[in-house]
Amino acid sequence: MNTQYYASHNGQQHQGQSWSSYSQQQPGNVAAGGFYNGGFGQNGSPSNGYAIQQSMVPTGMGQMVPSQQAGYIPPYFSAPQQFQLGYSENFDNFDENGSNGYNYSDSGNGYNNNGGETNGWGGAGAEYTENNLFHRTNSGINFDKYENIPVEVSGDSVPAAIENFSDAGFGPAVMENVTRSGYTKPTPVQKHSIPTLLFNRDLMSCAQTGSGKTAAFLLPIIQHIMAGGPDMIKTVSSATNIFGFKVILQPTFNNGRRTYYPSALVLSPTRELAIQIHKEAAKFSYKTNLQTAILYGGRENYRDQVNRLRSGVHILIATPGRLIDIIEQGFIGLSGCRYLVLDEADRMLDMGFEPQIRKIVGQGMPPKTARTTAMFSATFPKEIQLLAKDFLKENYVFLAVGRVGSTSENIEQRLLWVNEMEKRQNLMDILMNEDATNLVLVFVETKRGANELAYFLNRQQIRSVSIHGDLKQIERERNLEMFRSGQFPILVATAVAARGLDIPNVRHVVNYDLPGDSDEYVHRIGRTGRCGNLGIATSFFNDKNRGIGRDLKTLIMEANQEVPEWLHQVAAEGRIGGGQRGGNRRFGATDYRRGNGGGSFGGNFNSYNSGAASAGFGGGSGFGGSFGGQQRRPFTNGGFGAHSSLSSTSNGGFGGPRRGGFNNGMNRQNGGNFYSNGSQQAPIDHWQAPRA
Ligand SMILES: Nc1ncnc2c1ncn2[C@@H]1O[C@H](COP(=O)(O)OP(=O)(O)OP(=O)(O)O)[C@@H](O)[C@H]1O
Repeated sequence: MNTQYYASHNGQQHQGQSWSSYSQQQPGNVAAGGFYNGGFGQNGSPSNGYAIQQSMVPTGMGQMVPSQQAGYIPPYFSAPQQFQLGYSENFDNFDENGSNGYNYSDSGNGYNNNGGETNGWGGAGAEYTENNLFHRTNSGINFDKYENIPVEVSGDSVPAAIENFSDAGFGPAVMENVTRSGYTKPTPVQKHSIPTLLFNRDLMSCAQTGSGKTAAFLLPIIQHIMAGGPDMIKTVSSATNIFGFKVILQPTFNNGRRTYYPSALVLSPTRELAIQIHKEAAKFSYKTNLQTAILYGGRENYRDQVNRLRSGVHILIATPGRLIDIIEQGFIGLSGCRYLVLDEADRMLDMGFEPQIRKIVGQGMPPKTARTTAMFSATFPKEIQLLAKDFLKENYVFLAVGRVGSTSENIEQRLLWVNEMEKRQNLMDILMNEDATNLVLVFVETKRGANELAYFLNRQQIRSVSIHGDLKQIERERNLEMFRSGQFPILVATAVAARGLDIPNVRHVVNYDLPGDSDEYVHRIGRTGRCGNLGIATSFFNDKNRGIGRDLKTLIMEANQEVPEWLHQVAAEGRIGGGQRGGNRRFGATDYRRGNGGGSFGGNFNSYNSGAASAGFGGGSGFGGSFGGQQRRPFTNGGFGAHSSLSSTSNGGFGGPRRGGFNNGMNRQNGGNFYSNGSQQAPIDHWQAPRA
């Protein structure tokens, strides 16, 4: 068998190189585990070997850490280790049922996206180069409009927001990496989250998709670890963390196994998102001695990931199942973990993951009083917020940029009534009209559906790949990378790709099958219209989707977009709070501490839409609707209890003083939501009015 190396090549330029020629590379030149993008031209042969060449030279190895840590070199960084993992696996029957597009490369040019950059899969062992870490900034024309989104912050003594990255007090290395990333100005979620975490306050942070949440937690954590210097590695006998809790960070030997103690743990619900966060962590810690590692599921990469730990780990990014496994194997200990981040936190705490999160937190991690815990998502239903407080210190800061669970106005939402039998044709019509350079992400409900649709598209000469949970991990990563590179511009995905993925050229998301849940919808369409760029989301709606109709109408109106006539009808027929999970508790899910309403939708969207008012978003209780009819801009007056009390004539409604939540808020039924008086509600510590 002709062994071929999928690996990132150490910074050399190999534009357009074919797979077979790349296979001539000597292993010694190859750096760890990424995916060299000159390949795949030889596609499709089941006998293609797969081998990962490991070279354990951690990023920044041997470089001094910047000023705060002058003179400090963590002991386990002292010498680069070189070894070869020797892992190899056959791609037998790679294309399980002919639908993944892997065999489809009609050009023979192979998988080669952009002239020599190593876009690697980024999984464990990936060796990033400056080129592939720091792309041009991809912020779009609406980036500055983020400033206009209203911000709600609540909690005691909330640290003041920063205006510029330079206000954060980052050390020079972190600051340089911010600059290298092309970030000139923090987004609102960054302005508030960064100082909050720098002050070691626990945080529940909610901001729209694509608005920069990843940097909002990574930058302060990296800064903390950099600034912590030698204290960050003292052993349990001598070190206490800032909360007075004993910590351990140096590797120890247990039963012949070396156990590593990360300072920070970031948990992600999906493997691909973990890979992405890991790459971001490598980016922001570039040219420092800070070590990042990743643990995520998939049989193929187990050894690779464990071996990678040998270079030490300050920040560990992981999916829960694999992390538990590795903890049980004794390779990771959490007693030194002072920073815990749940990205996509509402997903991490829903029924699927919650037991695993509890297990992880219970595995020797410092108690919540002795660590900083942060949760980030674009959606945060009230019951999940209630659950979340088990993991957060009582005085955590709650941040909402825009209404929790709202969609970005950068996404043009289109809803088409399409019967099941007509979906393929409608999709074809959309794709035919799409610019060839645009990437299109198509969501379907089932794994089989993903395979079948990708197969169908390929038969129609539309190059597409799929991603779903039945693929091998290596196939998932490869397909995603082929999509990202533009080689296969259509990705047919199940929910596995719904959250977090940041792929710059995705201009169109198609909900071929709508989800049953509006939060899922918000995340899915959020794969486009990111970072101030514009995007389109088209959803096929038919009788099967009636349950989500009302929620969709709300979301579309809230984004100031046109609602199809038939949707008004569907929404009027639909029960309040449609959707599979029942109870429309996500609308109005602001900081639940500020209200205890019933959570159903109580808003008067007619007036909201009419521009008579905007206000709105009642406490823990549901979308409060429009009151007092002032301006069109949400929150400007009525939002979150400010002004406009009692002026609502109908549904929902609240109001109350600008500070203090909804104490005096009007309560009306219709949506079934009552705002209790605010006696036990936390005050709003500072309210930031939107800028004109
Ligand atoms: N301050 C900034 N300036 C320019 N670009 C930024 C800035 N902050 C983040 N970005 C870019 O914006 C994009 C989206 O960021 P990110 O993936 O962190 O969004 P998110 O809020 O986590 O989205 P999601 O809710 O989908 O997970 C990324 O490409 C990131 O590099």
